[in-house]
Amino acid sequence: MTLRLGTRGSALALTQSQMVADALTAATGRPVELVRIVTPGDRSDAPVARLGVGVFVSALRDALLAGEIDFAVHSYKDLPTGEHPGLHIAAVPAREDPRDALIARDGLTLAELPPGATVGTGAVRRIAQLHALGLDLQVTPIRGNVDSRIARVLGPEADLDAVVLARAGVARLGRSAEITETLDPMLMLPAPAQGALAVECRADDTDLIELLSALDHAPTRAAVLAERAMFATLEAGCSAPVAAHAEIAEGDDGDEIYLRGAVISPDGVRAIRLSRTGTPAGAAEIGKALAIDLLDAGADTLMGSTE
Ligand SMILES: NCc1[nH]cc(CCC(=O)O)c1CC(=O)O
Repeated sequence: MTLRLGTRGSALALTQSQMVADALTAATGRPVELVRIVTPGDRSDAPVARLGVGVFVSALRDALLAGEIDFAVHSYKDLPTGEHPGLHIAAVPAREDPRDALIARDGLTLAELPPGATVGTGAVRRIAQLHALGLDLQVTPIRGNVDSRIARVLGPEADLDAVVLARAGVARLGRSAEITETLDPMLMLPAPAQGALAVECRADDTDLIELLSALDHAPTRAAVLAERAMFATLEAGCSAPVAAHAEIAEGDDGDEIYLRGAVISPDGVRAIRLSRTGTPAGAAEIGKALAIDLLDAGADTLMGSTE
């Protein structure tokens, strides 16, 4: 029987969903059809910060719970932290490059942008880290899909010197050649789970969970678990921008996880950066412990604790 994969209608969502559909068919022989779901986030022009991260996700989850679709593919970083009752993340496929990317006019890098250059991004995490560089950049809030953001720099009506985007989204849309600098995590630590996908289905759909597990990539799952555990623990105690990046490397005694985290004041003037290592099996505990380290170091004072 053909499986129904629910997807948003954006070019990025369609591309990601088609990639997962093709991988599933290749691994299991099961045909997959894409079912388009319109989310309130697609209909609104309001800033994502006001709509909340869940807007792109809840319409897909409603369709899943209503049985209109069998599974959904989300950009993992857009998922709210915490388990959703009745649903299960059955696979976390191998992650794309999690770093952020700069697309600037005339092939410029961050260091080559002149003082006062306009750089577009909507994410508080990127805004804070751009300010932290001390380059006198004019950070301009933007939103919209990946193509329209790139058009703000390279399109016929370009009005910005540069934009910062997730490299993964640009790559999936086949536009990596337009990236003028991939930002080192030393300058721009990525968002928790950036570049990763979550393949979700109903928690009681055991046959499908078994089928989808063919797409799971254990190192990516562990890295994302660590990053999001850190994020979830910080959310409770601190409302300042948060960044996280975990890497899995082969050590002498098996695999090691190396998690870096940062909390930055929105104006970029103060930042706390810390890291922890451990085994992938302890990913969630490492994330939680790093969040507590960050809070102990004063993360909550970077913006004031949540009201
Ligand atoms: N916030 C929107 C969003 N959600 C997922 C991606 C693509 C990258 C990814 O899968 O992490 C993007 C675009 C961006 O941040 O530039």
